Order: sequence, then structure tokens, then C-alpha cells
Amino acid sequence: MRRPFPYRAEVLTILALIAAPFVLPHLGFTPTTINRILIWGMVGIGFDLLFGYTGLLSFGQSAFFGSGGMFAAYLLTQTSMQNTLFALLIGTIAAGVLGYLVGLVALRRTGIYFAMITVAIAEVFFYLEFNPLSDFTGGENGLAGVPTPSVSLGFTTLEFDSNLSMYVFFAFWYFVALALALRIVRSPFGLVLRAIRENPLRAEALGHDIRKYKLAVFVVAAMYAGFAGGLLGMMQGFMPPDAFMFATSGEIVMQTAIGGAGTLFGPLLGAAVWLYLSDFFQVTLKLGAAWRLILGVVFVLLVVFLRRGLAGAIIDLWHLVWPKSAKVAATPQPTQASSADTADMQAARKDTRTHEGPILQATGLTKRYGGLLANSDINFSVDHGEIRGIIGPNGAGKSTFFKMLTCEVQPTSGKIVFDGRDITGMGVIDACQLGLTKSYQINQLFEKLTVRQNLEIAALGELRGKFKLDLFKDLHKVPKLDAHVAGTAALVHLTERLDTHVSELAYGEKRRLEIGLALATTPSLLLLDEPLAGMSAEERVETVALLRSIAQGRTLVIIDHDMDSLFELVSKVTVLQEGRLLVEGTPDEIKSNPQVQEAYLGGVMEEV
Ligand SMILES: Nc1ncnc2c1ncn2[C@@H]1O[C@H](COP(=O)(O)OP(=O)(O)OP(=O)(O)O)[C@@H](O)[C@H]1O
Repeated sequence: MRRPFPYRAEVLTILALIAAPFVLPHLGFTPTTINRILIWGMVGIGFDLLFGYTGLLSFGQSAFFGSGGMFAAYLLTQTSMQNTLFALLIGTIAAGVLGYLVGLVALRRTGIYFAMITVAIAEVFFYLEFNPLSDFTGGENGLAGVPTPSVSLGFTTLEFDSNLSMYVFFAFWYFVALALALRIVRSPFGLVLRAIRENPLRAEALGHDIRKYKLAVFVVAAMYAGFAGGLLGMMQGFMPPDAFMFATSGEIVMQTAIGGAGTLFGPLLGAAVWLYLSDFFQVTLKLGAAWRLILGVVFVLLVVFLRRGLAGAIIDLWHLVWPKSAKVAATPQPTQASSADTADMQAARKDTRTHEGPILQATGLTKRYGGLLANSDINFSVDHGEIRGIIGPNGAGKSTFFKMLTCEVQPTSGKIVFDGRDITGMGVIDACQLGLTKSYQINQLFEKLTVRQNLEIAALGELRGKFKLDLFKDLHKVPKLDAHVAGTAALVHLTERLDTHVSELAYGEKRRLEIGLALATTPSLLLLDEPLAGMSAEERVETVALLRSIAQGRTLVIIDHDMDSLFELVSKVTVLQEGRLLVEGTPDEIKSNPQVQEAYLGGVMEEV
């Protein structure tokens, strides 16, 4: 199948940017409004990377918009600098540095707390601009006399001092900003951002250092805002102090919501609607102060009825009219695993220091939750190549035990040695990078992404390490990635479903993908937490066969309540009861152990 032309978005953007100054005036847009739309669209691209792609709702973009603009304006009005491009560059870098410092603080919290910190930070910047720094920023007057953009070519200087020429300058930079953002979202870095949006806990468990990724995208978004702030000063001839106002951040959020988050084009569409309507209500209809009320109502209606914004609605319409082409576009290339890929995956393991004896040893492992002792003084050892089962009644502490082994939860006391290294106190990211990971009892998938993307996210942690700033690298040029994904998909029988969204998979398929994610990290020790949980009898049979094939040549520890299946798979069983290790032995020994029958199985064992 021919792969669709990959740069359609870029080409359509160029065509739209060429057409806009000829078409939009006929629809009632003034030249200044058109230029403003481009500026807001640029801030919005950065914000969309942060919010739409990474799920970080920031109300602090005004701080960077204002700061970047003020730096550039100050250089051009208060110093001898005349090079507008250089001033823009300095403003952008300054916004990036401030973004880094703010991000270090704000990203220590998540969700609503992160959003609240960004609100507070925007207010702090606003205060600084108006008060202690007013000598530099002009306080409430802003900085007047900012020159229009110009570019010196040596033999001549291009002046962008009319509305149309300025449009050309802004449109050029809008295109550059968009093309860079498109590269980012198509890169491995961009895929990890989506993983963070969908399921940060799993992204970490797959070995990605999500704090670094969040900080990096926060800086990128700040730089976009700072650059656009510089352009605003040049467009207006003065840098307005209201760029710093909280309302500016609010407008960026609302424009992105109207236009469609997670699309990159959404903020531009949102800005077009927002600015057009605000002109229309104020200038044409002369509504006075009531324009904000009407605009608010329109905003609510748009967000309620177009949940994916204007860009989402356009994309849905496109898919409705051209369903076939849409399907082709969403399906890069069916990846069939070659037998070599599958063999590679079967053989793939993280190198271990030792190849014999215990790969994992836990000594005196204890976990206390307040007054509850979830695990108490557990001594546990697994050898290379062993398939171990863990059983125990509900609440026996099995999942807590796994969480401690994979460093998701820190033990209250005790020691864990993995492959000769003391990993006690290590984080889940590093444990995964070392080759120790688990599949979850309750699926932890990236629901809105495809099976392929899920497996890619898992494989990238293995192939790139815990953090890499490969912003502009093509995802499909990551060496071995496609083969790795194809091999894992074949192992968990999901090759035919690679381009299906996870939300459309059957439950059994999701469970297989759950195992596939863990496998794609090529662990040297894989822990499976109730892989058969919630499955139908038919799905159980399939999954047991799958586990049997995966088990070959691997070191596995499996928790499950389905003892018939588990006892067939494992060579040794550990029984936990009330947080303590009750007994260990072969499946036959466990079946006939009176202590187990008495304390745990209550006679059920006799029927097994
Ligand atoms: N984060 C937590 N905070 C407080 N108590 C917890 C926490 N996680 C687990 N527990 C408690 O620790 C005990 C052991 O829980 P755990 O989930 O490890 O058991 P389990 O053997 O995996 O059970 P199941 O078979 O039902 O999954 C339970 O009493 C549980 O309520």
C-alpha cells in the first residue's frame, strides 16, 4: 500500500496562509485582526503542545508572552540594538529560561494544583511588571516606539511596515512555528508527551522520566509564547502591559478549547473566531461592555456542542465525507512481523550481569500503611529462567509485594537486590530501565492511542533510555522500533489490531496488550499481576497458551487466583497470607500442604 503524502498539513497550511489575506477581508476581518490571529495562533501552538498533547493545563502563558515581548521591546527601544530578528531571538530565549525556572517549581505538582500554581505565577509576573520592574517595562504605559520588523540581507533591508508586508512576515513565522510543532508531535518525544497525557503512571512504569519531558515541553511552550509576544510589540509599535494580564492566559486557554486542543491548528481557528467575534460585537454591533457576556455564551455553546473544538469537527466531517481516505491516512502501514522479528523479541532480554543463580532477592520486605501491615518481613528469591507463581487470598498483600519489587512503592523496611544491584529506594523508572517491570492487575493502557502507539511508547523507553530530547527526529526512523513493535505484537497476537484504537479492543485483547507493554520493555524479569483477571473461559485458554509461549526462556513471576492455570505454568509457588510468606514449594507440594489447605484454601484444594 502506498503511504500517504506525509506533508499534507504543511502544504495545506501554506495554501491557507496565501489565500487568507485575499479571502478573509471579504468576510469582515480587518488586516490588523488577521495579523493578531497569527500571533495568537503562535502562542496557541506552544500551549497546545503543553495542554492538548501533554495534558498540562497552564494559566501561566501570559507570563512568558509578556516577558518575551518585553525583553525584545526593551532591547529595541532602550538599547542601541536595531536588529529586530535578534531581539526576537533574545526574547524567545529569555522566555524559555523563565519557563525552565517556573517549570521547575510548577511541575512539582500535577492536575489542579499545577494549574493553580501557574495562575499564581502569572499574577506574580503581572505584579513584577507593574511595580518593581516598571523602570524596564514602562509599568502601566508599556514600552512605546517598538520598530516594525525588518530583515537586513546585506545588500538591502526588507521592511515589514505595512499591514500586508507584516502579514507576510508573521505568516512566514507562523508556518515555521507550525512546521516545528508538527515535527515535535511526529517525533518519539511527541509520542511520549501523549503517553503522559493518557496515563502518566504507566508512562513512568515503562521507563520514561516524565518530569523531564514535562519540563522540556513547558520550556518549548514558553518559547512559543515569548516569540509571539515579541511579534505583538512589533505589530502594535509598543509593548502593552496587558500582555501580562491573567485574562491573556484565559484567552489562550479558551481559544484553544474553541479551536480544538491536540490538533495544533485549533488555536489558530479559535483565535480567528474569538477575535472576529470580539470585533464584531464591539465595533459592528457596538454592544459596549456586554460583548464579553455574549462572547462567553458563544464560548460555552461551542465548547459544549463541539467537544473536540472546530478542528475536531472539521476532521470528523472530513472522515464522514471521505471515510476511505481517512482510513488510509490513519493507517500508516500494516506491519507484519517477520519470523526474525518474533524470534528477536523472543530472544530479547536486557543484559544481566549474572546468568545463573538468583536474579532477584528480597530480604525482610515490609510495607506498612498506617496501622495496616500489608507485607511483613518477606524473604523471597527468584532464579534466572524460573517461572514462579504467587497465590494468596484477597488482601494477602500480593499486589503490594509486586509494587515494592518494581519500586513503584517504597518498602517500610527490607532490601531488594536485582541482578546483583541493591535497588531498594530506587524509582520505578530506573527499575524498568534495569530490566524489571510488571503488567498490571487493572489495565494501565493508553486508551486513546492505537495498539501500535502503545507498543511504541513501551519500546521507546527501552530503545532511547529514560529521557531524550529528540524533538525533531522522525518516530519511524528510530532504529529497530518497527521491528520491535511488530515482534511484540506477534507475541501477544495483536498484529492484525495494530492500527486499532485501544478503546475499541475487546477485554481479552486489552489484557494481552497489557502484557505486551511490559514485554516491549524487554525485561530480564517480568512480573505479571493477575494476567487472567476478569477473562471469559475462552479468553483464559488463549491467554494461558500465550503465557506458556512467553514463558520460554524468560524469568517470570505470576500472581493469579486461577490456580488450575497457574499450577500448570509455574515450577514453584509462593503462598502469601495476611501479608506474610506462608510457604513455598512445587505446585504438587502446595496442593497437598495441609497448612495451605487449612489457612488459605479451606478445602478447595482437594478438588483441584
Ligand atoms: N495504598 C494503600 N493504602 C492503604 N492500604 C493499602 C494500600 N494498598 C493496599 N493496601 C492494603 O494492603 C492490603 C494488601 O493489599 P494488596 O492489594 O496488596 O492485596 P492483594 O493480595 O493483591 O489482593 P487482591 O488479590 O484482592 O488483589 C489490603 O488490606 C489493602 O487494603
